[in-house]
Formats: sequence, C-alpha cells, structure tokens
Amino acid sequence: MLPEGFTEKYQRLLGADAVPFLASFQVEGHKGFRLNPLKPNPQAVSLDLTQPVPTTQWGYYGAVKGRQVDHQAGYVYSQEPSAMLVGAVAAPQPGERVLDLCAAPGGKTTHLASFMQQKGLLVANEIMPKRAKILAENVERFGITNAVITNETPERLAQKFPSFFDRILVDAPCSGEGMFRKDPGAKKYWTPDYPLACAQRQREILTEALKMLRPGGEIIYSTCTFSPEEDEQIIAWLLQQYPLTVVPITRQAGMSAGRPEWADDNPALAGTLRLFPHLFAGEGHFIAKLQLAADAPTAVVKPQSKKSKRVAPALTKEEQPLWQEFAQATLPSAAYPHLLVHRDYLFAQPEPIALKGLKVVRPGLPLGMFKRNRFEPAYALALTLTTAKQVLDLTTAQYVKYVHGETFTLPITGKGWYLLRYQEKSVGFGKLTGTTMKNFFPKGLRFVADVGETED
Ligand SMILES: C[S@@+](CC[C@H](N)C(=O)[O-])C[C@H]1O[C@@H](n2cnc3c(N)ncnc32)[C@H](O)[C@@H]1O
Repeated sequence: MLPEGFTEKYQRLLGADAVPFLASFQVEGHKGFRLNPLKPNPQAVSLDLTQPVPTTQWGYYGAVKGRQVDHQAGYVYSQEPSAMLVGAVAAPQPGERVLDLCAAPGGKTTHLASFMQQKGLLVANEIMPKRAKILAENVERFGITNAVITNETPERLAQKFPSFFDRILVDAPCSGEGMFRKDPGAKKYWTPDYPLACAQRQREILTEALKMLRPGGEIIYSTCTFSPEEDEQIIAWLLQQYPLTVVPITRQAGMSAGRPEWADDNPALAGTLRLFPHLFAGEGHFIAKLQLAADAPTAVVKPQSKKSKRVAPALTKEEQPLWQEFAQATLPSAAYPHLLVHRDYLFAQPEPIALKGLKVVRPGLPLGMFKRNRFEPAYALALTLTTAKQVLDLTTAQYVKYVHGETFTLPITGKGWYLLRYQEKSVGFGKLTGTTMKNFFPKGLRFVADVGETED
C-alpha cells in the first residue's frame, strides 16, 4: 500500500502517466552490480555479464552473492541500477580532489573511485558513526588507495576545506519515494509534509557543500525521490542563490528530463535527469550537475589555528625500521609517500592534508599496525595488492578455512607474511611459521564461504 496522499500527489503531477507510474510499484524491482576496474582482470567473476546497465561503465543487471570470493575480494559492488547513473554523471577525472559528502554505505564512493584510478584525493564523509564504519569496510573491500573517510557534519567539514574540491557529490538524505518498491520500510516515514522537511535539510547540506567547491568546480546533486520539492525546486533555489549553471545530462531511452514546470519554470531545469521506474529498469532517482562560475568568490571561513593546520606526525625512530623491514620483505614496491601514524596505525595519505579536529575514520589507506617490536599489515592493504614478495594461491579448502578464521598447514615450510590469493584474487594476509599459516582475516568479517560444488 502506498502512503495516503502520495497517490493523489502523483496523479495530480503526472496526469495520465500516473497510471503506469503507480502500477510500477506492484512490480518487482531490478537488482544490479558493478565490477571493480581497480582490480586486475575485473571481468573474471562468476556472474552473468550479458546485461549491461545503459550509460554506466562497469554496471550490470543481476544479483551478487555475498559469501562468494567475488564479493569478499571486492570484485563486485551490489548497487541498484538507477543509482549507477549518479556516478556515471559525476565521472571524476584521475587526479581531482573529490568529496562525497553523504557517502555511506559507499555505492557512489566506490563508483567515483573507479573513475579516479587511485589518483587524486577522494574524501568520503558520512555523518552517522555506524554507517561510516560500513562505508570504511566497503572502501577497504574495493581496494581504494586514495580515500580519506570522515564522520563529520557538513558544517565542520566546510570549516576545514574552503573552496577546496574540484567536484562534490551530494547524494542527499531524502524522502526516499524512489525506494518504496525496493525497501517497503521507506514508506512508513512518509507524510505529505515530509518532502518539505527533507528539502530544508538538503538546502542546509548544499549551503555547506558550496563553501567547499572551488570556482569552476562541479557539484552533483542526487536523490532517490520523485518529489519536486527535493528535486527541481532545490536546483531552482541553487540557481537563484549561487553563480551556478546546469550542465545538461545526456539522456538515453527510458531516461526523462527534469520538469521546469514543477519548480520556477527555469528552462535550464530540463537539463537535470529523472528516472521513473515505469520508464527505466531501475528505481526512482533524480540527478543534477551544476558548475560554479570560474570567477565565483572563494569561501570565507574562520581562520584555522596553526595547531589544526598541522599534518599528523610521520613515523618515530622505533617505527621506521619496523615498517621498512616489512615493506622490503613483503611489498612489491613501497610507493607510499605520505605516511602518517594515528593511534599505532600506519596510513598512507593520497596527499598530506590536515585533518586535526575532525572525526576521522581513516586518514588514508591503512597499511598496518605497530605492535610490540613488530608490524602487522592491514587487511585493507592486502586488498589493494596484486602481488607481493611471497604469494600463496589457496586451494578451495584453504580459502574456506581462511575466511572462516582458521589456521591451516602447508606441505612447505617458510617464514613471514604472505599475500593470499584465491582464484587469482587477493583475499588477505597470512603469516607462515614453519608449516602453519596463521590466520589474519579480520575477526569481524569472518564467514562461511559459498564455493559451490568443489572437488578439493
Ligand atoms: C542517500 S544516502 C547516501 C547513499 C550513498 N551515497 C551510497 O551511494 O551508498 C544519504 C546519506 O546522508 C546521510 N545524512 C543524513 N543526514 C545528513 C546530514 N544532515 N548531513 C549529511 N549527511 C546526512 C545519511 O546518514 C545517509 O547515509
């Protein structure tokens, strides 16, 4: 059942089109996934790749199984097909400074990273602590090396990064009307006034986002709702308030133009994109891309204290040899120029940015942890590597044991850290002592693998 007031609203707005639109809520939605171009041989997955999602790179229709190596090793990300259009519209260039302001669980972050090819800076922010943790896990799985993950309010981030980013994505919290079919729970919050309340919050978030965009930079705004209050009317407001122009989005069959008549009749609004589930094989979405004028004034913010501008310290005298010894014995190259230590954890930053005073989940790629007189590498590091000085290709039985958290014995003896691979995919680190491979698969991620019918 659709919420009271919802049906009438869209009958009024859509006229005859309301019939197929409302009927689409009775039909099951479409599942999708994206491949990961940051991994070697990204197409080497056990999934059907015959149904690509139009205009998206790496996107396909179909469902992913969570307990398979393709998922564990970050070769695939499960994402609803319409949501893939957001990343495709944002399409950042390698080397840019990019902010994903409302990022969890990470669908768009992982897509943005796919375009960036590990070059530049990707700040992924999420305001809710629990969701920020899930975001970090997804960034880790995807093997992204140039991401910084923060758990901040847009206001506090804007204080730190005035006129800083080349591109900002605001995938805004919204009334979620476009998800009513996929997630029936989304319906229970809806009242006729809910879109207006959401619009207020969206304007607040965008006000802060604009402070962080450099002149000439682009902002991408998206929602998963049909409500004009949160879609065209927000863009109309932005165009009235700021020196922004709409960058028209190219449409393909099944994609609809934004509706100027649902806002202030500004014809530029037709350059935004709407996805309706009765016309496009995906859920409801709205996407707009705007460019800030090159001569827009730069943001004025409170000057930061010297202390908060300081970049976190690098390694101590004791830590330096531990890291170097590990890197030389294990890593194919030690190309991690901006190292920093945070609470005994070693990170590699994509660029040396000052994060002091912010709630930071990950200031860069986690490389590992300093323990008493030794260095223990991070699972996240393993998922970014294709090879290492010592590599072990696991049998199916060994892989099952590994992701379940068990040690296993080998017919060889050896010593030190091994990059473990299964089906040529890096799946984590193990430490060989004699014939025993000690398990370093993270405790919180352990699972019973689904490896299908196997012989070994
Ligand atoms: C649509 S979801 C983001 C989905 C994500 N971009 C993805 O693709 O996986 C919106 C996010 O905004 C966050 N959020 C809620 N209130 C916020 C606020 N006031 N400022 C910034 N983010 C907020 C929510 O916690 C939620 O994770």
